[in-house]
Amino acid sequence: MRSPKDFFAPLALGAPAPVREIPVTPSRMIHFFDPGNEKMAAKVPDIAKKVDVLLGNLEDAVRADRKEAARAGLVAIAKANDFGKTQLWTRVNSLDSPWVLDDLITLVTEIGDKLDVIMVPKVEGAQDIHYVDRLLAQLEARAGLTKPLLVHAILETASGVANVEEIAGASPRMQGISLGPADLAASRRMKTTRVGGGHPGYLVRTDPVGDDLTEGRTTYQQDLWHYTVARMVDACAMHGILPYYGPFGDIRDVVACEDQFRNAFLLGCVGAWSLHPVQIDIAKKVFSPSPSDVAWARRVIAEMGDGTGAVMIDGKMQDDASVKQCRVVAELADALAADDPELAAAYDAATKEALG
Ligand SMILES: CC(C)(COP(=O)(O)OP(=O)(O)OC[C@H]1O[C@@H](n2cnc3c(N)ncnc32)[C@H](O)[C@@H]1OP(=O)(O)O)[C@@H](O)C(=O)NCCC(=O)NCCSC(=O)C[C@](C)(O)C(=O)O
Ligand SMILES: [Mg+2]
Repeated sequence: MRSPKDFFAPLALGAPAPVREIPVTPSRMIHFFDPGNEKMAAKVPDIAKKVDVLLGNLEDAVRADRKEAARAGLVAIAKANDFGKTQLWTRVNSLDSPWVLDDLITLVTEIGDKLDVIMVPKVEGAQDIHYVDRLLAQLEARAGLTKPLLVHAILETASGVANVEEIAGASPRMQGISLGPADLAASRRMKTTRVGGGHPGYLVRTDPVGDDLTEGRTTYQQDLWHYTVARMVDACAMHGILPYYGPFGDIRDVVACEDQFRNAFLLGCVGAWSLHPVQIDIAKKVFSPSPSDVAWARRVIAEMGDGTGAVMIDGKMQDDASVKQCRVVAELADALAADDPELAAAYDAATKEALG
């Protein structure tokens, strides 16, 4: 482990100084596209206008014989476009693959100044982040970059989950972590074949009323991902980085997608992945707090004055802790509203009504 005193020192001569705080900009949806797929790539300039993050994916879902095309496509797209406030991320191939070294060398050298975050799949422990950390510093120095690239890990192996706290704190570059439910299910030998989401067989059942074990027993489906998401959220919060739910593979089931995203939002995640254009608005809706929740939060903050003591609002006790909960919601709303006049108007209208 590096000495805490050296933690914020660059890992190569001439590399930019690591950030002390992760920039918290809206990242409600990380929109995945295959930069080597011409149809998808053609849609990117338009999609960029409505997403917080665009991610050029080079790893799984890109065929082995299309890896070079995807890499070259991303370089071309990044050079040809200015996406304004929309961040540009990439997911490189896994560290044990034959492509990752060329992914990193090419992307940092060619478009390192356009990329914000590099997503690293199948991270097993801090050692994987340390490898990427040093290599990025060397490449940044050689490319003359002035802003350090940030790193995002996908939590998709059993050992990654076991080591999630050390992964979250492995480098000042660590920006966040996403759940990767498909690889994680395989790694753990779970028996779901779905990409994220629930499973009807994972349930609890009410007790029998009489002798008949089959009658009148309600079942409730449980969330397969609750434990992992909750652990990931704690690890991220502990290290000042951001947690994300990952992909929801049943593109057609927009209802269950919204539910899965909302569970993650309520547990502390800041965003999710959109794999298809239809999932963009779902993520936007879910990861922007509702106007009524924002109005309530602002009202509690207003009525709590200096934030200490206890008051009753509409029959509910508020105190020093609940005002902090309300600040989380209100601060997120302010950050999102700053770039979105429609959302700002909806929040202000609801607040006006709530405050009378
Ligand atoms: C699901 C698929 C195959 C359906 O693709 P489709 O063409 O069958 O769908 P469609 O409804 O017919 O598409 C309509 C139009 O939208 C376009 N389109 C469609 N999707 C996109 C997109 N994302 N961005 C931009 N444009 C898109 C598509 O090209 C088409 O264009 P057209 O009207 O001109 O013909 C397709 O949407 C797709 O490939 N999406 C990305 C998949 C992906 O990135 N997967 C990897 C992330 S999940 C993962 O890796 C797991 C994880 C974390 O690692 C772990 O849990 O382990
Ligand atoms: Mg995966």
